[in-house]
Amino acid sequence: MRVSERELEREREVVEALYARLDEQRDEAARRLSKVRAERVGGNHQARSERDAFARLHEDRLAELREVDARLVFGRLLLERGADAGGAVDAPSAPDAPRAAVHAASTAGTEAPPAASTPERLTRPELRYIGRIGLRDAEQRAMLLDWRAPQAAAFYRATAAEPLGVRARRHLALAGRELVRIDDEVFDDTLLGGDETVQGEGALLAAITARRGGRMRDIVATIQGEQDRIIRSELRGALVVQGGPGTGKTAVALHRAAYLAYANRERLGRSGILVVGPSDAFLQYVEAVLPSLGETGVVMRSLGELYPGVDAAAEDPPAVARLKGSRRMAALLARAVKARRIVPDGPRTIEVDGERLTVRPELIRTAMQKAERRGKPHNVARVTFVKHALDALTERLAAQLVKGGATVDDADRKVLREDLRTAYDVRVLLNTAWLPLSPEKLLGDLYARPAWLAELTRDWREEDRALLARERRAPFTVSDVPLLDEAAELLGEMPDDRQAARAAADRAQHGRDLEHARAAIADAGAEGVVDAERLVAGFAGGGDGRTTAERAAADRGWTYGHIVVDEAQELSYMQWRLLVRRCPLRSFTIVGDIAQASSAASARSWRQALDPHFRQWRQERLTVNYRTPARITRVAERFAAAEGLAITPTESVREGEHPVARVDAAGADLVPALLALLADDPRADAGIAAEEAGTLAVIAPAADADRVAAALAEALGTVAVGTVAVGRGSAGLGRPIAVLAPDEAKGLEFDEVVIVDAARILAGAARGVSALYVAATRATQRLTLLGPAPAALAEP
Ligand SMILES: Nc1ncnc2c1ncn2[C@@H]1O[C@H](COP(=O)(O)OP(=O)(O)OP(=O)(O)O)[C@@H](O)[C@H]1O
Repeated sequence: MRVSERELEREREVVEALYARLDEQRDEAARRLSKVRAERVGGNHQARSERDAFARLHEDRLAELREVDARLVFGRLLLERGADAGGAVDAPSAPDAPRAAVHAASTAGTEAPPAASTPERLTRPELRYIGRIGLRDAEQRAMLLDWRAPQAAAFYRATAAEPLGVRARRHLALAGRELVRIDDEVFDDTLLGGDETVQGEGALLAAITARRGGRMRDIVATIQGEQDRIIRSELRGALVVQGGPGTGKTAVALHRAAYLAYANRERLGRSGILVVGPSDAFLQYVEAVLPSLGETGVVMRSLGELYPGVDAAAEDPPAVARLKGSRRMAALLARAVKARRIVPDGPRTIEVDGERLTVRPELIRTAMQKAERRGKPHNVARVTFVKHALDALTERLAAQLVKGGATVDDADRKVLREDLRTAYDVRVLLNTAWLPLSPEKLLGDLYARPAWLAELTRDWREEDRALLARERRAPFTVSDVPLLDEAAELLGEMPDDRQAARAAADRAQHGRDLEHARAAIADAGAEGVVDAERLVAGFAGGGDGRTTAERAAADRGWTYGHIVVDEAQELSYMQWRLLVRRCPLRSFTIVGDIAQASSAASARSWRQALDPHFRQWRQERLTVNYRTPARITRVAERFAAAEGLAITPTESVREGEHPVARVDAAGADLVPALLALLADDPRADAGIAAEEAGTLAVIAPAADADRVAAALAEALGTVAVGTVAVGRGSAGLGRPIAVLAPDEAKGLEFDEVVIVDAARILAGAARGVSALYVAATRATQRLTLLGPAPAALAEP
């Protein structure tokens, strides 16, 4: 049954009214911004800083309102009167959702123009429109409900079996600001036949068959019930989401981050949320999702970026990565730090102002023991060591002088102590015993001084030690990042580490700023309009203009309120250790698929990965595959079974049109065969955009990917004016054709995938079966195997 024109027309009026309201809110924010900018605040620094803070706030608000423009509204519920889900449309109350309050308050008490009249539909209690943000009309009546509000959950969860008070659910499909299609699902039979009972083409199917453009899109309009339950699961504790490829784990993880930020704004606004992904390419792929959901304050980092100051992209060879990721390294680092505290092997003679003094090892040992007793990190405990050593040396020197006939009173002792403190010999003595160390220096020494490493690792095999050998100046790798962090934890701040000191001072200042901001907001009568956290972000003085997210990202000692880990199956023991330090409360969302683990240091089960770090965790499963057509899924799962890889089978939502294709070629013929395959592909045309042509990934063995990309680029003559058709690695995202190694394809998806030399991928990688399984499950439409491929990887 097709939707009637009349019905479409009525909904168009609603959509128009909602956009009109959005525009009003934007104008309002712009007006407030220019008003604040024009304010004369005199020379008072505090006042200026507050004015700047308010200005930034309005700028942010404007930016946010712009981000939600596309598909502002996407759903409508028709509710039973008086049903639970059908209560008055409302957003959660402040302070947990100040953004809703911003809408409410932004028109109050200002000279905003009269709002466009609200269509009657928007005020009917049995109708509830759902969108990216909440909106209210000028009379404070709810017009649009934020998808994260509790009352919106029924939109995602109602089923025919369990309608939750919903009589019908409607999806509104917009192109730009125009309503183009309506899809209805009716749960109440009595509605059938009426004007509002039309069944349309499934919004979900439309979303999942849509062409991909190289960037992940949000799924806010079509979140499924099982996904919604995970998204809204409580903040506390560690939640593991296990699911096969394409089941929406990444999508769910990102929507959960947006939901948690909304539902716990007060708490998480202060501490922040960290989203961790496997690589830069992956983060680039997903980076647009959170802003499109109205969330700009989440910190996103790859595993190579979790130690401030180091941006590691290079991976170690598998054996090295496995060793560096292992528990053994934590113990080694602890031993290395301890080994840098050295009691002299015999008496040392030092000279202080012409006086020679013999220092016995016991004096140093005793000072060391006293300093170590409190269990402080190396650099911090060193201060105590130096204090005790100087006290003891002063006593020894005084005793020697008295013995020589001098008298030494308290004032003299002070002078002696100062002489000792500044004496060159003493500095050498104490530094040799206990040197302040940076994490970079410690790790660099371990790698570059084989003799020292051998001393520390007597129970290791020689070949393991050899794996760590590295030139001192070689850049740090992704697997070094958690080791640097571990070392930083053991060492503590360097005495002259200004950055760390500033970060600590900053944290303290932040607390004071928050108090100040609350007072400023109360003074300005802006309670509910502005939240203190955002205002602090704008303080030019103590807050230095950085948001919580920026501040957190730069501070190694920052602890987040929640951490979302995607592709979590890849993490090593040492990487988990680092993450738990960043969130000691252990509030985590951990999504991944153990069967897809292909990094050398990854675990074989969630228990193995998590039990050492989490006392308890809860697990959810996702089983419906929204990406891969069943024809491809069956092939990939058959292959996994043949290779003995334990996978979580998925149920594809569609059968797919294209069989998995095979093209014969081998050796030197592989690249020419690939060129022939792509010769007629519209995507090979330089000048066409990915959004127009759709995307294709060529997944080749890691060792061949560069060569294949170069050959393709040359043959297609793609460095043309305008768009370049082919890109290698992350540079390929957003281009019509991307050439990737299997590892780089992790978490991504493309309309079409061509796997080059699958047999070599299987044989070559550390976990070749997983690598090939990942590669085979990236396509949304079509999969082609070019060259040698295992027999099981084909339709029976
Ligand atoms: N409810 C939904 N509505 C529309 N599209 C969806 C839905 N859930 C998932 N998808 C789409 O399915 C595809 C796969 O999702 P996603 O990348 O999150 O899966 P994944 O489980 O992380 O996969 P992998 O393990 O292979 O990385 C994406 O295009 C995503 O937008």
